[in-house]
Formats: sequence, C-alpha cells, structure tokens
Amino acid sequence: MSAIEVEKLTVRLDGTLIVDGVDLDVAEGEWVTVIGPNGAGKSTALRAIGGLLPFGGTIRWHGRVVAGMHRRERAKAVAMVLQAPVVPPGMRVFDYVLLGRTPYIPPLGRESAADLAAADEALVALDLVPFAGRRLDTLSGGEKQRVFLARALAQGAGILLLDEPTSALDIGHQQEVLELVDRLRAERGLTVLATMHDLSTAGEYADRIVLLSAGRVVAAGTPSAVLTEANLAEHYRVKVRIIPGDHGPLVVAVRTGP
Ligand SMILES: Nc1ncnc2c1ncn2[C@@H]1O[C@H](COP(=O)(O)OP(=O)(O)OP(=O)(O)O)[C@@H](O)[C@H]1O
Repeated sequence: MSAIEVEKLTVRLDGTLIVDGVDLDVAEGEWVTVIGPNGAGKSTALRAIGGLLPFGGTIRWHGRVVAGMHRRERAKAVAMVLQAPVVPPGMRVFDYVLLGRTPYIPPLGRESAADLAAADEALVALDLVPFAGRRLDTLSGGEKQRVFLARALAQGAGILLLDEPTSALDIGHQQEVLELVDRLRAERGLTVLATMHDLSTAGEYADRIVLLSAGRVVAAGTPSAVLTEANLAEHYRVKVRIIPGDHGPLVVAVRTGP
C-alpha cells in the first residue's frame, strides 16, 4: 500500500511555476529522499506534499485525498520538520514538544496523560531530557533541530516529511538523528520522505532517491541508479567520484582545476 501518492503535482509561487508535473509514490515504511541542486523545488514540493501550499494535481496520504482533509486529521497523519520553523518566543523545550500533541487535544481542553507521556517519550528518544526546562531560544542550532524532530515524533503521525533534517547538525549528531529516524521507521512502520543536500548521506539512508531539477523529476530509483557521475554532472554541474559504500554509493566532489 502507498503511504504517499503524488500525481502531476504543480506548484506556482507568485505566478512562477516551481514544481512542474511531479509524480511520486512512497510505499508504507519506505524512506525516499529528494535531492537536487539549489532552487530545484525540493522544499516547495515537500511543503505542497505536506498540504502547506496550494497545488495542482493530486496528493493522497494512505489513499485519502489530502485536499478534502480537515487540519486535525492532516496533523494526525503527517508530521513535518521544516527548515527554520517559527518558535514562539520564550517557549520551553517540553512545551514546544507538547505542541506536537495539539491535534489530539480538544478545543479549549487540556492535554491528557497520554499526551504528556508522548512528549516525554520523544524527549527521551532524542536525548533531550536535560533540556526539557530550557528556553528553546537558548539552544544551539543542532539542539534545536533535535527538538523540532521530537515535536514531530510526539505528533504520532505515520508519515514524516523532513526538509534538510540534518543541515544544522555536526557529523555525529547527523548520524545519530538519521539512525534514530531509521530505527523509529522500523519499529513504528513510519514512512519517511526527506530532502537532503548531502548525497552520500542521502544514499546511505534512503531506499529510493528522486532527483529533482528545475521542478521536474529527472531521475528516480535506488541510490546506485540515481547517484551516478553522469546524472550529477548533468544536473549539478559537478565532477564527482562514486565510491561503493556498505549502505550505498559515497559521492565525493573532485576538483577540476590544475
Ligand atoms: N514567492 C516566490 N516567487 C517566485 N519564486 C519563488 C518564490 N519562493 C521561492 N521561489 C523560487 O522557487 C525555487 C525553488 O525553491 P525551493 O526552496 O523549493 O528550492 P530547493 O530545491 O529546496 O532549494 P535549496 O536547495 O536551495 O533549499 C527557487 O528558485 C526560489 O527562488
């Protein structure tokens, strides 16, 4: 069964066509990563797939057409970690993670014991317990990034959309966060659709990679099929060396000068 089905997705921003007829299918429990050069439309496509932007075409989550779904139902189905989310000033880490439970809390109601437990569990999973009482605006970029992920996990959605989830993280935390997402994917059957710039990392974690260029899918398939010297030369204008790795091809840019 498909967790995400995207047919002929188009997105216009201020009249400019940014996503141009994208088809995409992500199976339940699968991890698909969208790569592509700056400005290719990765974030825009991801935001549209998450229902955050007006779009043309059809998007279905677990077989349901997104356009007709209520906000609460959407938030129970899909959790997103966007680049640089807006953080309410002065908010504490625990309260921010608890915001992930908003779709389960009745209007004018209070959070339940299950909501508090879900927030606690997310803090534990992301190694954030010592930060629970800290103001979010006092955390480092990488610590904040983990808090954003914790909020998404607390949301308890089956689909996780991650826009550059590790861009602010050092190499150790990058690995830690991606391993954690992968473990949760296995344990909870989560489906992951991410965007990433680091091609080796993209290849190591994704089951499939989609290469977007100028708003169109120009290659899709296993990491070894997409991360080729020819594809990357054509769409990134870069000379690379591909080294076989244990979990996917490793991509190294090589200098072209003398
Ligand atoms: N309001 C807007 N009007 C016109 N063009 C826009 C608007 N917002 C964004 N764009 C353009 O849309 C294109 C795609 O942006 P998007 O952020 O989706 O790309 P991306 O592939 O995620 O890029 P990056 O790798 O740099 O994050 C960019 O060229 C950007 O300048």
